[in-house]
Order: sequence, then C-alpha cells, then structure tokens
Amino acid sequence: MTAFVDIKDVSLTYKGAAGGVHALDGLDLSLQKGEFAAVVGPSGCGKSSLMKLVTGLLPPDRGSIEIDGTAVRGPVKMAGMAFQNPNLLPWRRVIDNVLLPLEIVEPHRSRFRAEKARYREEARALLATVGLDGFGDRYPWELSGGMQQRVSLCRALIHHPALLMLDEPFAALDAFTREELWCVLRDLWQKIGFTVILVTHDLREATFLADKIHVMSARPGRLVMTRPIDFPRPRPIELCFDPAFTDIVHALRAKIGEVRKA
Ligand SMILES: Nc1ncnc2c1ncn2[C@@H]1O[C@H](COP(=O)(O)OP(=O)(O)OP(=O)(O)O)[C@@H](O)[C@H]1O
Repeated sequence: MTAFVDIKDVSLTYKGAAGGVHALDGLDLSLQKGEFAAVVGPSGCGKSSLMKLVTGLLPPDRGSIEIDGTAVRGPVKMAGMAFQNPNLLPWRRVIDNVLLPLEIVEPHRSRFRAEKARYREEARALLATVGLDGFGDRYPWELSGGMQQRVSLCRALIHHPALLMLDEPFAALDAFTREELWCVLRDLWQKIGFTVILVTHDLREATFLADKIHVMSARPGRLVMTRPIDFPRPRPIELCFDPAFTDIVHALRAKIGEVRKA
C-alpha cells in the first residue's frame, strides 16, 4: 500500500553564525491514510523540526517528503496544526478564531464572504462536537486553558484537512483536563477520520491515542524504533490503568533513556 505521508532519508541542519545545529539525520517515517502516529524522543531530538518539514515551513537539506503522492515544496494546505500554546487571537470571538483558516486557505477564501452563514454553522457544529456548544460568541480570555485548546483543535480542523499535525498540544494542561482532551481528540479522529502526527513527551498520551509510536534518537534525530499499539478501539480512558498499557509505557521510557545516553 502506498503511504499517505512518506518521509525518506530527511536531514536538516540549522545554519547560524555560531555554527550549524544538526537537527535531523537520515530520518525515515511513513503513515497510511487515516493512521494516528505519535512521535516521541528525548528533548531537542528534532520533533518540532520534523513537524516544520512535513508542513512545508522549512525545506530539508536532504531527502524527500511526500503527502498523498505530492512532494512538499512549500506550506501544505491540506494540513491543520495545533501547538502547546493555543495562540487564539484575543480580539476575535471564539467562532471567528475557528473560522480564521477559511479566511486564508483556498478554495474557502474566495467563497468565504458569500457563504459565511454556512461556514459559521459548520464552526458552531464543530464547537459543539468538542463540548463548546454556546461558547462561540465568547472571547478566548473568557475560557479556561482546556477550553482554549478545544477551540484550537476546531480551528485546526475547520477546513477539513486530511492531515492533522499536533505539537505537544496538551502539554500545558493539568492532568485531568489533558485526559479529557485525549478523549476529545480520540472522538474527533474516530468521527472524521483524518491522518494524525502527534509530537508529545507524554508516553501515556502516545500509547492511549496512537496506532503507532515512533521513537527518535537524541539529536541529530532519526527513527530508532516503531511500536505498533494494538489495543482495540474505541479505547476507554480506563485503559491507562491496564498492566499491558503500563508495560508499553515502561518499555518506551526505557528506550528513550537508552537513546539519551547513547
Ligand atoms: N530555528 C532554529 N535555529 C537554530 N537551531 C534550532 C532552531 N530550531 C531548533 N533548533 C535546534 O534544533 C534541535 C532540535 O530542535 P526541535 O525543537 O526540533 O527539538 P524537539 O525534539 O522538538 O525539542 P523539545 O522536545 O525540547 O521540544 C535543538 O538542538 C534546537 O536547539
């Protein structure tokens, strides 16, 4: 089967006055359409750099990245993104934050004015899906951190991206809110069926959500292990207390400890 995301032999060095930083070295990674992949590894191993390459924000020095058979050569329109900081615009209401990509990304951009009512309806429906029914007219600063991150997920998904790129989206949340948001993401993914690359330091998060966990080496980052996660879906949050789940988390932790020292 051909891969939906195909990353082959990718290397990246940041050039700077004080010398280069070799961030990635010969990294290979591929995902099938609809797959949920998590990328974990020691701090500074190049996970965020990988996200920038896949979304076309940076070109690699070597290697190739293809999404749905097309080489990435600039910012990728079919990707939605969310980060640790929800980055909502404080002067825009929640619904207008969610609608932002539609004002920028074609073909929505040219239709936006004429079809605004339909788009607003879609945004309200998406907000309801993540438990924010009735919050569309609030401002971001009226919402908790977890609610803001729900809005950020809606903004990432409003233009129906085939690929969702998440860079530690729940890292700043408390443990309970984080688990709630895992379930929100689980349900959105199951309902809509996009492909996901999730960068995270949280090995429980990766094990709960992903179909496959990719472990990167210390910098310069390359792939050192891929661990398929076969727990049946839909996965209940209680799975996190299952000994088989904990064994996987421990094995991942041991592997990362090993590559940090190598
Ligand atoms: N714009 C940049 N210019 C120079 N060096 C950079 C730049 N961005 C990242 N780096 C360096 O590249 C390496 C990889 O960084 P990156 O942010 O991709 O790692 P990471 O795995 O996401 O880190 P963390 O887990 O701590 O978030 C680090 O050594 C970092 O200092």
